[in-house]
Amino acid sequence: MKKLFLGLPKGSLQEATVEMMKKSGYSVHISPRSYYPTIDDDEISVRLIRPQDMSRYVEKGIIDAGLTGADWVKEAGSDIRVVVSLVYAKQQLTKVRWVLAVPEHSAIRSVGDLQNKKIATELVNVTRQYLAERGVVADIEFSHGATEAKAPDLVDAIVELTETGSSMKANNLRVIETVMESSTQFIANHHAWKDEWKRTKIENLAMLFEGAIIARVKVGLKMNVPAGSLEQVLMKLPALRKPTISPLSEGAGYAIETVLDETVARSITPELKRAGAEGIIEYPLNKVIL
Ligand SMILES: Nc1ncnc2c1ncn2[C@@H]1O[C@H](COP(=O)(O)OP(=O)(O)OP(=O)(O)O)[C@@H](O)[C@H]1O
Ligand SMILES: O=P(O)(O)OC[C@H]1O[C@H](OP(=O)(O)OP(=O)(O)O)[C@H](O)[C@@H]1O
Ligand SMILES: [Mg+2]
Repeated sequence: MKKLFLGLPKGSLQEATVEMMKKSGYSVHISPRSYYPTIDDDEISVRLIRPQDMSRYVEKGIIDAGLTGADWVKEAGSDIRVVVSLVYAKQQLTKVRWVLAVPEHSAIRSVGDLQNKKIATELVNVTRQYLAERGVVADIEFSHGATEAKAPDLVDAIVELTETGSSMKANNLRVIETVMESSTQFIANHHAWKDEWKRTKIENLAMLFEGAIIARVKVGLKMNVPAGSLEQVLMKLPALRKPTISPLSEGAGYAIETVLDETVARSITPELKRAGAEGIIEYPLNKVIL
């Protein structure tokens, strides 16, 4: 049987990825110590790979496709195809930022003040390029992690990843500039993309992954509306396209169904009720394919 070889990120993104795949319709099981998870699709073979290494495995064709951060793809400089960007991080559905930061009381105010200074980062190549583009020559040293703790004892500044900002705050660091924004990307090998079977499989996965990401912030909403209140209720209601309106039996009004952002649902539900809607139900969604 033909198989698609798929790499999943080991580490920070692992849990969020498995959850995203679950919503996409795939059940992935990872047993402790094993780098070969199981998946309930005979046409896919999965393995866990460090996000830093993912794009090199994909570029070489050892795996056909994989999920990793745009940051590590750029750092490795790999020649791969980006199939789709999927905005989810470890904790939130947002992009993460690699930022240039200094100790709170440092005299360094901007990237220009870094001339001949020492900077620690895991993202050495991207940082080097960023500084070069700004004409700054600095001593960039590779950090094995816990980078926030290195300034000011070992270095003058750091380039480090921030999602919620709590690590920066906890370590008394001040953000000066954003070096790059990054989100998770579904990447593919160029040869695999030319193989019709593999490409279709990758495209199908991309569609389901994207659908699962979009669905995470959306909910479905159903309600009944007496004929006399229909117009008022519809005025309050956004929809992906247009809400579905079905007549109820015996002229008892209408059933309305729509999909909307959960935050919007939360604020308009009381208004819908006041506008005359009855039996309002809200339900979670697994996928929204636009
Ligand atoms: N809060 C987060 N912390 C770390 N990485 C995150 C976070 N959210 C998303 N990511 C993404 O996860 C990927 C992997 O992160 P990273 O390189 O830090 O490895 P890790 O899995 O956290 O392992 P390590 O313990 O070595 O840091 C990166 O592409 C990064 O952008
Ligand atoms: O802005 P925040 O939400 O605080 O997130 C940023 C922190 O998260 C990452 O660490 P991670 O959780 O990957 O642990 P690590 O130290 O093992 O990399 C990153 O290296 C930062 O330290
Ligand atoms: Mg990390």
